[in-house]
Amino acid sequence: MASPAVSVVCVGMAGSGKTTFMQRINSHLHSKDKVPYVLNLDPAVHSVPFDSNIDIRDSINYKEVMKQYNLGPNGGILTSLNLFATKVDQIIALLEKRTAPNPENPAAKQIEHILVDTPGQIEVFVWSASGSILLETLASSFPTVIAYIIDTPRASSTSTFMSNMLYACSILYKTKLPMILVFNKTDVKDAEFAKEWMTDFDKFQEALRAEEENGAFGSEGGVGGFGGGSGYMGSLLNSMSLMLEEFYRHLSVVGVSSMTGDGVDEFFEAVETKRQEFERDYKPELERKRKENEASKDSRREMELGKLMKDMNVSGSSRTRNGGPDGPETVSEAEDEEDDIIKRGLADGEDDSEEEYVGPHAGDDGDDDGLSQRYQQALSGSQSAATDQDNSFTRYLRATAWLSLQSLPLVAGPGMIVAMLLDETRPASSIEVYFARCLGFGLLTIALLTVMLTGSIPLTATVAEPVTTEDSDPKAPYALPTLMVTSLYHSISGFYAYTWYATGGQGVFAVAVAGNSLLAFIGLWCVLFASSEGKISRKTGADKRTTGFPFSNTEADKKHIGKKRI
Ligand SMILES: Nc1nc2c(ncn2[C@@H]2O[C@H](COP(=O)(O)OP(=O)(O)OP(=O)(O)O)[C@@H](O)[C@H]2O)c(=O)[nH]1
Repeated sequence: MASPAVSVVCVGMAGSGKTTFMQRINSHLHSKDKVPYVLNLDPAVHSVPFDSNIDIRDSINYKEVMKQYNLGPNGGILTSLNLFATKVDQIIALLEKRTAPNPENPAAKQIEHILVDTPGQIEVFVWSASGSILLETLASSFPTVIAYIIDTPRASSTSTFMSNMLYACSILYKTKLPMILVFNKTDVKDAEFAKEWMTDFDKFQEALRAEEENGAFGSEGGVGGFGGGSGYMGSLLNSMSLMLEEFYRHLSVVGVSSMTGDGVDEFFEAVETKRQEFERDYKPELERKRKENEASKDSRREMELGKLMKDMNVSGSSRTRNGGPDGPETVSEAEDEEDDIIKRGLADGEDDSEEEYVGPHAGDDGDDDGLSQRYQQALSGSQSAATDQDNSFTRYLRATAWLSLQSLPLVAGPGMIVAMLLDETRPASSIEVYFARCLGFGLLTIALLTVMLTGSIPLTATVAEPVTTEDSDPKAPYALPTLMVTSLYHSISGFYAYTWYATGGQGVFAVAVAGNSLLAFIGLWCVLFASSEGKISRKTGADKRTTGFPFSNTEADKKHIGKKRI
């Protein structure tokens, strides 16, 4: 059996080159015909230079979250991640589905790699509850490897190198996942020095001494340091490097240039080594976690919510900022906001679409209660998502039942129907009976087609899943059009019945108006809010009630996405 896809989570300090590295390994895998599955978890990134299959920005508008809850830039990223983490089960289900072998086409290439880009603010991901939830859940389903990206030119002095190593050590300790140290930008500075320092303590001491002698201690590349290497700092660095020896032993180290592509092959060799290590050393723990998760889904959700809320309380301090809670922090942000206000003013009311990103209760106050409610809703929403889709059969059945109800008296007792509609008392003529029965058969046929075309009734044994309106569903092309056409049919029928009622005043037409209008409204409501497209993001499974037609706001989102550098 083919091994499951390995997920590579790229973390690193701001500017270390995570995104460029992601782009490089993504294109490398494409060139090897091993198309990866890509996730972008950075809500504040302006644009990503690669196609991502799941993008946090598709479901969360980071700027809107900041505004809604009066948060600063980091609080905004954290809250966006927290909101996204509430959908983790759906994301993992989607990943499992996409990376599993296709039983109908066993020859099809299986996805071998899941690549994950994380926010530039490393601490927001690594130290937040949502980061842990996302990582833990990912690791409980797939072999997961952390790629810690280091800006090599910036790590060339002993002190910056040591700071980076300590940070990497803390991440390893926090995530408890296999780690690869990726010394990036080797086209600017070769990473050999770092490998030497990690394997040979004497070499590190030598470099430390050289920096002390040159008065370059604490500088990058040995230039312009502050000359404080002697005494306390020097001996501290010495003992730290000794202490880290054990840590170094558990790491794979590769030098890479994301610009030129050097070292990418070695990186994937390291990924394979770490994947095996994961399977060997982490698998038992993984199995235990998976069982635990299944057994305690509800209590786990409670715990996760608690963690998320605690996170928010801690980050609450970022809520009051210069110039009031909504005040911009940088010139570019101020310009952006001004831009937004102008656009909103012009579009007055048209931009309702943005509310989608902060949930169905966007009108809630931007306080902790509102946020707690939002998390609760998001959590329960993700639990009930499958049922919403499963309900499609019932939706269509209602329309079918109504049509059948109308057709039965027309077929079974056409004489009675005609007599009810006649002003005079006489038996129905044969032509009237003929047309009444024709109409009855016509309605029955439409009723049957309505159900068949939605795909709600499995016609072959291979259709094991309930119908959805997802693109991947072979029945999808029929579901929405069928719903639209039947809604239109009920609207027209309702209107026609109304004209009869208005002119003749017969009660039976009033019933027809009510029945048809009700079904037309149900149909319209389903088209707008209840289709998979309108409610659940196809990529993330996130709640997107107003992104479907006619509220589609993909473009508005693109315009209002926050800047990467905050
Ligand atoms: N010379 C060189 N420059 C690189 C390399 N990788 C990235 N860079 C540059 O480093 C800068 C930062 O790269 P990004 O990929 O945006 O870094 P990041 O870690 O995603 O940044 P944040 O998301 O803001 O944390 C850009 O100017 C890149 O062009 C490399 O291998 N060589």
